[in-house]
Amino acid sequence: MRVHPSILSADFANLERELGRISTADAAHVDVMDGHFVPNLTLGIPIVRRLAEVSPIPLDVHLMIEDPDRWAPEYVFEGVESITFHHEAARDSVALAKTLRDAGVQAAVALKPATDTDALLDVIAEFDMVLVMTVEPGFGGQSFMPETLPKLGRLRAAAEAAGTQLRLQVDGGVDATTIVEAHAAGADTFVAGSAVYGGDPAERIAALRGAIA
Ligand SMILES: O=C(CO)[C@@H](O)[C@H](O)COP(=O)(O)O
Repeated sequence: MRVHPSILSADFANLERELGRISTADAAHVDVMDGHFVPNLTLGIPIVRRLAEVSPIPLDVHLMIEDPDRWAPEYVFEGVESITFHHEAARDSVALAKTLRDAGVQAAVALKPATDTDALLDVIAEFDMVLVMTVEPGFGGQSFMPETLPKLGRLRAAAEAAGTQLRLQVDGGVDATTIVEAHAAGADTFVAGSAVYGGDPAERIAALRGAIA
C-alpha cells in the first residue's frame, strides 16, 4: 500500500518545507486545478517543475483541468512519477495514456464520483493507475463518499482478467477510519490531505499505514 499526502492542505507559502514534512510518504500528491474543470484554482507547470526539483519524494500529479490531451505532457519532469488526468475531460484517454507512458511517466486516469467504470474496463491495460475520486474534485476537507467504492472491485476484476498490474487510488475524505473501508474495497494507494497536514505529518502517515497493517 502507498500513502500520498495531498499538498492541497499544506502551507502554500512554504511548499519546499511542506514536502520535507512528508518525506516518509511514498509520493506527494499535487492537485493542479484550472478554475474551469473544477471551481478552484491552484498551481501549474512552472510550480510543479520546481516542486519536482526540490521534493525528497516523487510527485503524483493530479490534473483537474480541461483539455488534458494538450496539457498533461507538459507536466513530465524528472521527479514526476505519475500523471493523472480526468476521463471526463480527455478527448481520448487511451491515446493520452500512451503519450504519457512513451514520455516516461506512469499514466493514470481519474473518475469523478458520478462517472462509472464502463469506458475503462476493456482498455484497462493501457493505464498504470486508476484514481477513484471519493469526493467531488475541487476542495480538500470534504466527507468520504462510500458509494464510490464498488468501482474498485470492477476495476480490479478487469485488470486481473487482462493480466495487468494496476494501482487503484482513492482521493478525498481519506483518514484513519475511511482508509480501512477503501482498502477492503480494493484500493492500494491512498491520498490524504487534511488527515495528514491536520497534525504532525509523519505521525499521521504512520497512523494511516497502521490502520490497514
Ligand atoms: O483532489 C483533491 C480534491 O479535489 C484531493 O487531493 C484533496 O486534497 C483531498 O483532501 P482531503 O479530502 O484528504 O482533505
